[in-house]
Order: sequence, then C-alpha cells, then structure tokens
Amino acid sequence: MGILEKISEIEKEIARTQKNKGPEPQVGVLKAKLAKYRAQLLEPSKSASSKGEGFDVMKSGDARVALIGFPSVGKSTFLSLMTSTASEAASYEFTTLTCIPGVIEYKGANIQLLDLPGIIEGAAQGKGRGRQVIAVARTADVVIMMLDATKGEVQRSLLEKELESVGIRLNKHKPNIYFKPKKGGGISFNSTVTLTQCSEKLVQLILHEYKIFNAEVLFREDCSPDEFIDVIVGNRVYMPCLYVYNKIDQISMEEVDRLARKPNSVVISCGMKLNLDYLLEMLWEYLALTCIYTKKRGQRPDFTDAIILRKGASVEHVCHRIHRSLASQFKYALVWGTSTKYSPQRVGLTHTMEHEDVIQIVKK
Ligand SMILES: Nc1nc2c(ncn2[C@@H]2O[C@H](COP(=O)(O)OP(=O)(O)OP(=O)(O)O)[C@@H](O)[C@H]2O)c(=O)[nH]1
Ligand SMILES: [K+]
Ligand SMILES: [Mg+2]
Repeated sequence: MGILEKISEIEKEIARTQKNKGPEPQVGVLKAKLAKYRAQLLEPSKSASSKGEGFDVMKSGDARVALIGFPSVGKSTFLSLMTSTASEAASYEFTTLTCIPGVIEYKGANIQLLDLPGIIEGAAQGKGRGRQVIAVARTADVVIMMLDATKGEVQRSLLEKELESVGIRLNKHKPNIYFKPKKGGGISFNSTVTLTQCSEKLVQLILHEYKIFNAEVLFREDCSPDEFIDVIVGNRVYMPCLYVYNKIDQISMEEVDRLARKPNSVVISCGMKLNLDYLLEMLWEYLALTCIYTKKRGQRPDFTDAIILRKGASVEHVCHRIHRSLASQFKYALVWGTSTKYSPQRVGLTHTMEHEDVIQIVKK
C-alpha cells in the first residue's frame, strides 16, 4: 500500500471510531499513525521535477508575508496594488507560476510580500505547485489566506486542511507541554491542570506509537491528543494567519457584513480599492513587530526613525542593526519603556526589548 492509501485508510478508521463514541485512546493512536505518514509524505522526493525553481526568493526587509489562496482569488492583483512590483493578473487560473516578491512600506518597515501560484485541494500531496507554495508559506511571519468572497466557505476550510496536514498551525500557540525523551526510567507523567482530553494511559499509548518508552511529560494546559502529538513530532510551525475575503464588490452588503465579523478576517475589494488601509493595519498588528527608538546622550529620542525588529529581539540585535561592530564596543545600555522595571534602567546585551522602548547605548 502507498502512503496516500494508508493515510486514507486511517482517516476512514478514525471517522468510524469517532462515530461509535469509542474509547478515546484508540483515536489518539490512529492520529499518531496519521501524523507519521504525513511526515513521510513531506520528505523531499528525489525526482528533479519537484525542485522549487523560481521559489527560492531571498528573505529581505523586516518581515515576510506569504499570499496563499486558490487560483484567481486576486493575489497578484493585490501584490500589484500594495507594492511597486507588478505581478501579472488575469481571469484564467494559474496565471502566476513562481514566487513574486514585492515590498510594502508601512510605518517605516519594509514588509516583504510574496505572491504565489494558486493552490488547490491536494496541494500538500504535491498537486500543482502545492508543495513549493507551502514550503514558502512555512518561511513567512504571517500568512494572508486570500479567499474569493463569492465562493462561500469552501476555500477556507479546504486550505486550512491542507496547511494543517503539513504541520502548519494557524492562529494557534505552541501547546504548553514539557516533553523530554530520556535514556531510561520509563515514562513519568504529570499535569498541573485538570485534563479533559488526555489521560496518562493515552499519553503512554501515543508515545509507544513513536517508539518512545522513556520520557518526562508535563501538561501545563488541557491539551488534546493532537496537540500532544504536535509536541512529540516537534517540527510544527505556529503561524498567524489573516483571512482576507476579496471581491466584496460582487456580493451583498449583508454577506459582506457577515464575513467581516468572522475572527481573524478582513473583507476587501482589490478591484474597487476597498478597505485596503484597514487590511494594512491588521497586518501590522499580526506581524507584531517591535519598534525601538534610539537616543543620544543629552538629546531627545529620535522618534522619526525607528529600528524595526522581530518580537523577542535583544539589545544585541539593536546593536547589529545600528552598526556591525557596535556589539563588540558595547559597555551597557540605558533603556526606557515597558521592558524595564525602572526608566531608565541599565541593561546588558541579552536584555529583551519591547515595542516602543527607547535605548541609549554606551560604548567602552
Ligand atoms: N470583481 C473583482 N475582480 C477582481 C478583484 N480582484 C481581482 N479581480 C480579478 O480576478 C481575476 C484574477 O486575479 P489574479 O490577481 O490574477 O488572481 P490570482 O489569485 O493571482 O490568480 P493565480 O495567479 O492564477 O492563482 C482577475 O481577472 C482580476 O481582475 C476584485 O476585488 N473584484
Ligand atoms: K488568475
Ligand atoms: Mg497570480
């Protein structure tokens, strides 16, 4: 049996088991098996045709946003509107065949926007350019899932399933489970909260499915078996995703209103340039970039020119951004803002900066 057949067999079995309201452990084990086969599916195949020609675009700017969606939803139209790059748009499907980068300049940041070929059901299994597209999506800081507002909800759930199946978790945080494989001692299981979806027995069964017989497991959250499997498998990507419904010029006001109220969703029309400013605001929020202002001794901070960094950036990152050799001449820094207890506070290179902090660097 091929992997695809095995996967479909297991999916059927899970559906059957869940219908019977059978004991949870069985489903957990099946899901563990499923995750394993899907991982095999993702391993790069050796044939040359699966090479991602035209997809290896250099990362540049302060953040990367990937445009994912079915063919002809308006991805290229959007890129051409928001950036100075022109990407061919047309009424036929699969107009775009490679990855086309553009840059959105917003609040002093350069946001790399990637236009990609349309993807369809089965993309994760290599249909069309699905695999290459998904590989690019994994490298993004935020995914924009562009949807055709005239097509209802089908596109969204199909694409979510595709991304889910390759380990991309949209708008979810990493499960709060401590997991450490050990050399011996069996499985030690603990939890700090009441668990309603997993039990010690189920955790053991799932671990055995992965041939893990010695490990330390601590649930700090009421996680599902799927979330526990994600922790064991380990290569999951937790990605913010904005659902963008395009072509609202084609639907009724009632329908626009309904879509706009969905979580993580924005409604737009590229054709009529509707709501694009709001989309940018939302995108900025989802990117959650950290803006740092610098200040020279005895002077006011320069609020016109922010240093833009990813969340969690340290003083050292700030130094590198100012000058290559600054970190090596660094003595200490004074920081004003929410990352410190006192303002200013003297900090070292490893101090984590927060949005809108002000920093003054003192050299040796
Ligand atoms: N009515 C309407 N049509 C739009 C809108 N945005 C894009 N289109 C049209 O939709 C068609 C497809 O647009 P593209 O930008 O090529 O779509 P795409 O998602 O890049 O398509 P592929 O590259 O083939 O995957 C074009 O004919 C556009 O003019 C919109 O807001 N309203
Ligand atoms: K198109
Ligand atoms: Mg296109």
